[in-house]
Amino acid sequence: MILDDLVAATQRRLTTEQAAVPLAEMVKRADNVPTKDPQQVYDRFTAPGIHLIGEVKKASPSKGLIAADFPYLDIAKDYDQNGVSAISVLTEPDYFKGDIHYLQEIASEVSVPVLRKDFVIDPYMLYQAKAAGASIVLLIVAILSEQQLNDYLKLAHQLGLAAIVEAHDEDEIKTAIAVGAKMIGVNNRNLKNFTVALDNSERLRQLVPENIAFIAESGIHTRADVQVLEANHVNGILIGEALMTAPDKAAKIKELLG
Ligand SMILES: O=C(O)c1ccccc1NCC(=O)[C@H](O)[C@H](O)COP(=O)(O)O
Repeated sequence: MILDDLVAATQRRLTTEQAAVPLAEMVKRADNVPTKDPQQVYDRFTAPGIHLIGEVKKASPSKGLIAADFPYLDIAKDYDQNGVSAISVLTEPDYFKGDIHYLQEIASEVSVPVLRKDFVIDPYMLYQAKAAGASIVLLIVAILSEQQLNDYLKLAHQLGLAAIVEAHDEDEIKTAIAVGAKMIGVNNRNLKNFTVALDNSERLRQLVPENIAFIAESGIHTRADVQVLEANHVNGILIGEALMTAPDKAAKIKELLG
């Protein structure tokens, strides 16, 4: 499955990165960045209404190259000035053509919280996220043990980072709730065949208590898609491709939010 390849590539990347900047140095860099309050992010997403996370995404395993022209900072500023509640930045280089430096630049220039969208498999990546200025990280249930999820969620909170705990099915939702997730993302993309089905979010919404922010991820393209999710009391929507391919991003955000 693609997740196995992504984890293997992340492991190789980590080995190189830790050789260049050892953990102790990365911890120091993270310590030098002011610690935020993750509760502010959670409150932002449980506030009434539906909240859009705009994603800065150059490429993906399912679509290949999405944006040949990729002025990532301008794209993020455009999102920031036009009503998104957070910005997701892909930092995975091998399959998404992302870069942690994109996140660093974006976080220093926008007013909304920035999500490090990557395949976190080691605490080092949480220190890296904080050092780069992220406010949110993604923890994927499918690639972590329950113990790791517990530990990484605690560490994220200690570092002032909110976490979206990502689940794909009922069992993963139960695990996310058991480890104390305050924000759960449901990915509508089937990672075996890349098909997307919004009804994954509709179905799994019922299993998540209202005090936990529920984020629907992937395959959201139109106002009609968003209306279905609103009707199901979804708190947040994570949108990449539909925004990245929209020639007028401000108009697309307006259209999606209605
Ligand atoms: O986007 C992919 O092809 C993909 C493949 C394997 C693992 C994760 C993948 N995407 C990460 C995401 O969660 C999406 O970038 C995000 O939900 C936005 O999705 P979309 O609006 O469909 O671009």
